[in-house]
Amino acid sequence: MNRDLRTPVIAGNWKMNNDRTAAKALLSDLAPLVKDAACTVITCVPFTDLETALAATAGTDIKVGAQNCHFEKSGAYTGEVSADMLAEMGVEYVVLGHSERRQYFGETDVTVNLRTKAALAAGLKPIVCVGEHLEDREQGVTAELVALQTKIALLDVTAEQLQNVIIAYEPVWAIGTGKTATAEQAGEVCGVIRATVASLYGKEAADKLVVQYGGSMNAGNADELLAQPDVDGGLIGGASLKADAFAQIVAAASK
Ligand SMILES: O=C(CO)COP(=O)(O)O
Repeated sequence: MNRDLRTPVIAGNWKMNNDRTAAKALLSDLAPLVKDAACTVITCVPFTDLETALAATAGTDIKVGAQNCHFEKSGAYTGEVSADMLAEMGVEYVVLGHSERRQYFGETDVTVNLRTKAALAAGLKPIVCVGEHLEDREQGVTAELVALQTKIALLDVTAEQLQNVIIAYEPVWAIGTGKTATAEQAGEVCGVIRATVASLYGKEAADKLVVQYGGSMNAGNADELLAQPDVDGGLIGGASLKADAFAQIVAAASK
C-alpha cells in the first residue's frame, strides 16, 4: 500500500453464499468490528441480498456492491440485472469479470469492457477482475496477459471515469485453493497493472488507481501482501464469510 497516494480498499466477495437471514446476521456482526477502519470496506453480495445488505449497512462504514451487471439498460435478457437497476437501489460497487464468470458464464474481455462502461455510465464503481491461469504463469506470459485484460477492460473508459475504477488482480490458480501468490508475485503483477494504466492515462492517474490482490487472502497473509507498495487492498472470497476473519484483514489494511 502507498497510503500517501491511495486509500486501501478491502472488499468481500460473498459469491453465491448467504441467504437474507445469514446476510443480516453477518453484517450486523461485522459493522462494529470495522467501525472507523482506515480503509474502505465493501461487501459484494448476491442480488437477492442487496436490499437486506443496504438496510443492514445504513449508517455504518460498510459499502455494498453487487457481483455482476449486464451492459444493456433493459431488454430481453432473461435472468440479467442492469447497472441502472443496481444504481437505483443505492448500490455503489459492482464486481465485473470475475474469473468464475469468465470460466462458467462465458464472460470475455470484450463483455467485461461493455459491462465496465455500462456500470460507469450508471454511476457505479466497478471492481474489474483480471488474472492469469496457472498455465499462463508457467508459460511466462502473466504480465502480457494481465496487461491485455486490463487494456481491453478499459477501452473507451475516460480519464474521469477511471477515477471510479478499481482493478483486482486475482490469479485464477490462487482462488479458493488455499494457494496464495507470494507477496512478491502479487506486488509484481499489481505493478504491471499500474504501469499499463500509466501507459494509457498517465502516471498521475495510475498513481491514484486502487489495485487489489485477491486469491486465498486471509488474516494470516494480509500484512505481507498489503506491505507491497502496489497492492492497495484485497478482494476476499472465503475469508469474507466470517466477520472475525474479514475484520482482521480490514484491520491489517488500516495500519
Ligand atoms: O475470488 C476471490 C475473490 O473474488 C478470492 O476467493 P478466495 O479468497 O476464496 O480465494
